[in-house]
Amino acid sequence: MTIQGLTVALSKGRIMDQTLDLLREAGLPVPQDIETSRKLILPSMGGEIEFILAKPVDVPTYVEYGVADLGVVGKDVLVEAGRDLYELLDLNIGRCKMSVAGLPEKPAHYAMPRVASKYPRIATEYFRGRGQQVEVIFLNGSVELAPLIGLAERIVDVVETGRTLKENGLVVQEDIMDISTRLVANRMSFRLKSQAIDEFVRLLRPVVKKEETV
Ligand SMILES: Nc1ncnc2c1ncn2[C@@H]1O[C@H](COP(=O)(O)OP(=O)(O)OP(=O)(O)O)[C@@H](O)[C@H]1O
Ligand SMILES: O=P(O)(O)OC[C@H]1O[C@H](OP(=O)(O)OP(=O)(O)O)[C@H](O)[C@@H]1O
Repeated sequence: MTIQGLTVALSKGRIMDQTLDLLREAGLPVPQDIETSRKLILPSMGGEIEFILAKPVDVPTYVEYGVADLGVVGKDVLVEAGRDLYELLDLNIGRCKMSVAGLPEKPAHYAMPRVASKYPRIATEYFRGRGQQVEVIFLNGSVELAPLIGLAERIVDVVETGRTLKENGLVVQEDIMDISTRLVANRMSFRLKSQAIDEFVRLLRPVVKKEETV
């Protein structure tokens, strides 16, 4: 079996190093200069496959449109994107939680409470599911600022160590879901390149660590 002909979109940033460790441990032909190069498309060492280095939030888009057969991306990004992809493997890295947080003291009761988040779809669905009407305000980052400066009473964001919340005087109020990094596939590629994708997964599966904790 061979992995020939696959294009794999990797998330740049926080999960990149651990992703490359896993791929290398699996014996996949990761280009040697992938960490240092400024190239965004890198052929594997033997030229069998191609890696695309993308912003995490764009990975589901590349995979849904089929310009990448496979993608490596956080569950948070996947759920928020709501794209039509196959989820093949939980890589068990980049573990954190999606949580609701706010100031410890009970905020004043507003007619329409405000929630700031980089994940507006997840936040909207969560509060809708609980029958709570809220106004969700989209922010691109530093979401913890919102309750401190009176933009919103609560936030929905990822929490890993809890340090950012703690240092800003915020506390977790509810956990929404566990997050980890996933391997996803384009639906058409999954059928047309099934042998190569099966082989990719077969190599990767045994090196996925089970014992990591948040
Ligand atoms: N403490 C954490 N904060 C954010 N994401 C985390 C954390 N721990 C693990 N992750 C996971 O890592 C993924 C990538 O995080 P990273 O910060 O690189 O991306 P990003 O938030 O899209 O960054 P940027 O907007 O700067 O490109 C997240 O989608 C999430 O699944
Ligand atoms: O629980 P912790 O270990 O403190 O990690 C959680 C923090 O990390 C992420 O921020 P990031 O550094 O990606 O910056 P951002 O706020 O600009 O997204 C996330 O948005 C939280 O702020």
